[in-house]
Amino acid sequence: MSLGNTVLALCCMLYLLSGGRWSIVIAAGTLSLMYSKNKQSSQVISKSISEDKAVDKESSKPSPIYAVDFTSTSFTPESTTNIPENKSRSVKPISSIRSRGRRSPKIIKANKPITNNSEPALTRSTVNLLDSQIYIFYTTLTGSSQRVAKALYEKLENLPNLINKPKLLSLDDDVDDLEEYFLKTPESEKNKSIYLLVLPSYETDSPIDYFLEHLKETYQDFRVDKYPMRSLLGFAVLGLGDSESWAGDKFCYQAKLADRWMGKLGGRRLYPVGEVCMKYDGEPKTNTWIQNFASLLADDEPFYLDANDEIDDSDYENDDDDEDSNTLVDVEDMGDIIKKQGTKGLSSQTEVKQMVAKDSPTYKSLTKQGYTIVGSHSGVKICRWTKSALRGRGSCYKFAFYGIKSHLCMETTPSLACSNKCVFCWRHGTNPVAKSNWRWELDPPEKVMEGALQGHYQKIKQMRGVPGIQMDRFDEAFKVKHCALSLVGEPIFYPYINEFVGMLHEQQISSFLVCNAQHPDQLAKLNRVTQLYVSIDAPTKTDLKKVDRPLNSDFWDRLMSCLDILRTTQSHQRTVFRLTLVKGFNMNDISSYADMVIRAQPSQIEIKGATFCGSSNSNGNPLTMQNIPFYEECKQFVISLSEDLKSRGYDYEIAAEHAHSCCILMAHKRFYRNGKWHTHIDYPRFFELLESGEEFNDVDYIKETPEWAVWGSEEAGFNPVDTKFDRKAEKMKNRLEREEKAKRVLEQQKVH
Ligand SMILES: Cc1cc2nc3c(=O)[nH]c(=O)nc-3n(C[C@H](O)[C@H](O)[C@H](O)COP(=O)(O)O)c2cc1C
Ligand code: SF4
Repeated sequence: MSLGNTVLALCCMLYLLSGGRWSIVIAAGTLSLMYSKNKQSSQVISKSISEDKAVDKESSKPSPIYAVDFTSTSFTPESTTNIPENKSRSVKPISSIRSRGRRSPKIIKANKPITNNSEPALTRSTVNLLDSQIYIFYTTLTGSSQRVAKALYEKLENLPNLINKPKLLSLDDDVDDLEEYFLKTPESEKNKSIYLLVLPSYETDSPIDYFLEHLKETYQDFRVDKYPMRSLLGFAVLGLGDSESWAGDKFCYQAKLADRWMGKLGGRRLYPVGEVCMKYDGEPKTNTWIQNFASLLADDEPFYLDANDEIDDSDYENDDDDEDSNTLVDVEDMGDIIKKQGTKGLSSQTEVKQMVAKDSPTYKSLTKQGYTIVGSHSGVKICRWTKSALRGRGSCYKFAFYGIKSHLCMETTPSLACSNKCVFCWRHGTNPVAKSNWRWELDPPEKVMEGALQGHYQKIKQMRGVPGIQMDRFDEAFKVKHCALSLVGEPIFYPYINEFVGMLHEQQISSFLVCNAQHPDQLAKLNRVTQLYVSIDAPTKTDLKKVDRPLNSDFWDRLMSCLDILRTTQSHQRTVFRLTLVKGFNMNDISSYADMVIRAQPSQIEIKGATFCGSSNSNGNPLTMQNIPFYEECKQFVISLSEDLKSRGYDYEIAAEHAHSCCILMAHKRFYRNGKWHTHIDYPRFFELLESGEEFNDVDYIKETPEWAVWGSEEAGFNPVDTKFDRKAEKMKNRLEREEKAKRVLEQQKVH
């Protein structure tokens, strides 16, 4: 029976078993299971944001059909689906399933690939291994896997008869989308590619967890080919670990898992997984593995290719599995099945880890940068502006634009993990990542709040000996008034973000929350904050992929959903677009930025030139100083954006600037009252409105912008009280004045 016939037969069987209540709809990449149930007991299982109107064909009226759109990126459940627990039920043999009268929602799992079930045999591969295209993938936290991967690359590169030069790719920095290689495989080299993976193991959370999760999800995702690695010529994994500290099962456990998942995904294992203790055996042993693998490629001896081997791997499957892969499975059994699949022999992968454990390289790296790690997933840091303000010098642009004194502001994040790997973020390589699911231990909001304040105050205390600290500001700093939920990571990812923000407000601390526009569901559910930012890092899909390197393949749809949410569900908030300009990455195509403004209609737009945060070599960050725009270039950008919007009838104008931070603020004209800009915030009024329980919007708690911060003012955002202390600011101010004078002279010369 062909695959198509098999699916058809299963559909018919499903239909009959369900008493005619089930239908399966496959359309434009959306697979929906539809189940029409007794009207009285109708409960909406879920709903796609597009509100696919399922219409009962017979009556032509909307029918009580529940569409489960598994591709939706912006699905917000109206109620939680309760999958009844049935612990006694395990996956039954197909015969017993067929004889059962009552059926509930079904899921069709993918069939095994059609194999000839032949005995394993000595097989010569159809392609000469030396004709293959070899990809060497690695991931590293402390550098040894990168070194070993390079040694492997150099060895293979110099093999005399290898036709194609191998490709060396870091999974963290060179592979933006894992699906490109580990769901699809390189099309032009179909059946010719060999994947070699050099992987360390980390008991603590690391990007390897994310990679393994991707392999596992691919295997469990019934929408996609379950065996995509079949189209490779083969694969092999070289694992690095430490057998002294992580003996037994834990030794090289993630390399072993990767080897298993690659096999389960249909890949042919060309060589046994290497398990090297870097403490005792080190590079001599990795070199032996490399040498042996190179010999295998060169002598082209036939080797065992057992098509059934990886799938029926008895170490990892028990007998039930043979049955379940070809049977219909109750939805209520799915939880058990997934749990079972997730833990079988792969138990260490599913254990819940801490996001940033104390002994992890990420912890070391963050603390070295001055972060205090709060609990296991939050962080707090005082920025240089807080120090500057404590010394009676300037505050950051937030003082110029919104009236926030830097020494009263705490910068924190309740989630150091994020779903992007932005080029201007220094963290990739060691940063905890996840697409959209929280997969770590979770700290309660009280603990995050207490820890963040404690960490912040401790850092302030440490400033007491610094020359120039002003006593009154030092005292004031022990009563935080503002909280910037930005720093690094993605605050909205934290499942208790609303509770956390509520706690801030209870203590009369204002909340500025910055999110990366990748989590529409969480954004839609966010409660009131003082100012809600969405980062807009590029104007087009291609550019966004280049700049943010998002983990979610539907990143653009997610961003678009977030824009719609700002205009609709969250339109009562004071919303701000944050643009970080990176030369050569995202400064063209101004009219596409204008399109986005029109789509979201934010209250204000904050445009900031990127700042340089380290060399490209140390952290995989590809930015150099050439990518950092001058203030003049940022000004030109903003002027063009404002002209574009005005030409289309949208009332946004340039309101304020802070030249020192290379930062400019545009605002909707409703913030211009009585001939003056009102971009500042009346914080006591905000809390008054919040406590009143009344509805209010972005212009109900505004305050006048000071003259020195207004766009085009002589001070260009330098507070005259502070600038006299700030030599750098003073220098910048003088430079701007000189530039301005030179411009005037040139203009006069033109006139004459
Ligand atoms: C926090 C931490 C956790 C580790 N966990 C394991 C482990 O579970 N199993 C293991 O075999 N090795 C473990 N190791 C050892 C590393 O895998 C080993 O040092 C490896 O060479 C590091 O590779 P890298 O330099 O490419 O990051 C751990 C090391 C650290 C620092
Ligand atoms: S969204 Fe923020 S934390 Fe995440 S990668 Fe980008 S800059 Fe870094």
